Amino acid sequence: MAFDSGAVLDVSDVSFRVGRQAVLTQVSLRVERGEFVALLGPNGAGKSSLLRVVSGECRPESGQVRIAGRALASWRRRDLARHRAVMPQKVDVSFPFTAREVVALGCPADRVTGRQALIDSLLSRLGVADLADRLIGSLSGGEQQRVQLARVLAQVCDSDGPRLLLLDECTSALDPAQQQLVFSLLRELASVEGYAIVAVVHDLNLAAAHADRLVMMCKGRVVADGPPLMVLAPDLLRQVYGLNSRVERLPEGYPVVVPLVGGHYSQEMAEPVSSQRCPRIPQTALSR
Ligand SMILES: Nc1ncnc2c1ncn2[C@@H]1O[C@H](COP(=O)(O)OP(=O)(O)OP(=O)(O)O)[C@@H](O)[C@H]1O
Repeated sequence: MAFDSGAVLDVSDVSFRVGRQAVLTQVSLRVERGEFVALLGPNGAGKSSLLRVVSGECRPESGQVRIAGRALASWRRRDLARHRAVMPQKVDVSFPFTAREVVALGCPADRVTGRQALIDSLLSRLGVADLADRLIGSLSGGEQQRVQLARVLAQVCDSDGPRLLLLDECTSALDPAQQQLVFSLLRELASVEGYAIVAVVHDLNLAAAHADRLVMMCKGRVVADGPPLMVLAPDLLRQVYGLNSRVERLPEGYPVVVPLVGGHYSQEMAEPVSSQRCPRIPQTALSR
């Protein structure tokens, strides 16, 4: 199959409603091969809805979603599954499968040779190899989440074309060290193996340390899209989350957000955000 050499994911002017509620309004987002994008925003901002539209679960009212240059609707489901894997926020585990069998569910049906080795290596990369033969329902929340991520990776890791991961809060049940491990793995998959990754995440500092770009959503719109040092500005965080914070640039080169208790709001970015490079926030998006 021939693939477009442009963006792996190209969302253009997508709007989506549930009943009369506008859930997404003219959302655009491009993700290139090798890019790791963190999707941020307060509860109800529309992050999961955007992933549902991009994954084909929900049909937008208007706008277009293209994957590897082809309109989403023109993909055969079987072909798409080889190139794009989705990890939803909640995954049902009410069936008596072992961790190994759960990961096998993600493997393409024609992956016969080396299947067990692939499953073992994915479980190992996620630090849960010793749980392979345990029933999924008997694992802790964080252990289950890492097994589910191994299943998602199994789906696309053999692909000879583009590989797109859509991950909805895939580390929400993990302790800080495991969150680092998973985000380091995602970082590596993007920069070394060329995956395009969109990960919904609430932890601003985790996102800033690992992602190439942060896309901030608020009230169904994208209100900022750029490198972490540009997007994580105290003004934006106050407007979007109502959060008083200080943002510091670490020697490692990425910012860290320090939430401030009480009304002490300060803006002490070592390197100020360029208002020209960081897209302006449409006031209509914030005041709706
Ligand atoms: N099926 C639905 N029926 C009614 N409202 C919905 C439905 N799906 C989404 N919404 C509404 O759309 C808005 C966006 O929801 P969405 O789940 O996309 O937000 P989110 O940014 O992922 O939030 P969170 O961080 O809490 O997971 C919310 O106001 C939500 O109530």
